[in-house]
Amino acid sequence: MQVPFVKMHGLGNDFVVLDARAAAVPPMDARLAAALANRHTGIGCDQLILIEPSEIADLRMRIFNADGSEVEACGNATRAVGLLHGVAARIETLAGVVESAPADGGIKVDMGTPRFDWNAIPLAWAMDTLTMPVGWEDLDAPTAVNVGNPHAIFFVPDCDAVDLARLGPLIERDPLFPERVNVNVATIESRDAIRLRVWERGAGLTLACGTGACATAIGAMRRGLTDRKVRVTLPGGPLVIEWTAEGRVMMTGPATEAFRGAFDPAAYGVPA
Ligand SMILES: N[C@@H](CCC[C@H](N)C(=O)O)C(=O)O
Repeated sequence: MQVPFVKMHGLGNDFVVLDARAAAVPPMDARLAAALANRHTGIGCDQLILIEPSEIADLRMRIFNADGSEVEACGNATRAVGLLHGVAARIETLAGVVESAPADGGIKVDMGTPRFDWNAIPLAWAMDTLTMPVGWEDLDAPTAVNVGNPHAIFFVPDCDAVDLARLGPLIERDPLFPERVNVNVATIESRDAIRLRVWERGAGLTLACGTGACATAIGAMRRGLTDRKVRVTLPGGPLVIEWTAEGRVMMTGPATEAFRGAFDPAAYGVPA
C-alpha cells in the first residue's frame, strides 16, 4: 500500500498534506504524525495536515504538530489547503470554520475573531492579557492573544537578538499556559510593519507562523503600536494582516506546492 502526499509550505513553514478524501489514509494519531514529520527518519515537516470530508464546510483540516500533538489552527497550512482546493473554500478546523480565497497572487484567509480573556488564551490563572505581569529573563510583559490557538507576544527592540531557541521551550511549557503556548518575539518597525520570529508550540523554531503573525499584529494594534493593517515579516517572508472594522482577522500571503510523493505505512509501523 502506498499513501500519496503533497509537500507544501507557506513561507518555509512546511507541511506534509494527506487527503483522506482521495486515498485511503491510515488512522492518524500522535505517534504516526510525529514519525512522518521526523526530518531524519520520516518525510519531514513542521506540521502534518490531514484533509477529511466535512459535514459543515467544504472540507475538514486536521493539524498535527511535529511532536504529534493535534491542534486547533494553522494559518500557513490554511493557505496551503486553500491553494490545493483551487477556489474559495470553507475549511473546518478544531477552532471553527475559516474561509480561504485566492487573492493578490496568493491566498487570503478570514481567520475569525481573536479572543483575549485569560481563560480563552488559556492561562492558568486570571490576569490582564494586554500587558501580562510576568517575565522570563529579558522577556517580560507579554500580551496574549488566541486566534484559534494560544500565543504570547513579546515586543522587543530587536527580535533577532533574542535567544528564542533557549527561551522559547521554557515559556512554551511554563505552568502559566496549561495548553502550552506559541512564543512570538516581535519588533515594531513602523505603524505598518513588524518583524517577527516564532517558537512554535510542538514544532520549535519555524521560518514562518501564520497564526503567530495574526496574533502579533492584533497584539500590536491593541497596544496602539500599529495601524489596523500591517506587513509582518518573518524569516521566511512577509504576510499582510488586517483587523477589520467588523473585528475579523484577515491574513494574505503565498502558499507553495513543493513536490508530490507516496509512503508505505508499513515503514512507519502501521500494520497492513
Ligand atoms: N505554523 C502554524 C501554527 C501551527 C500550530 C501551532 N504550532 C500550535 O501548536 O498552535 C501557523 O502557520 O499558524
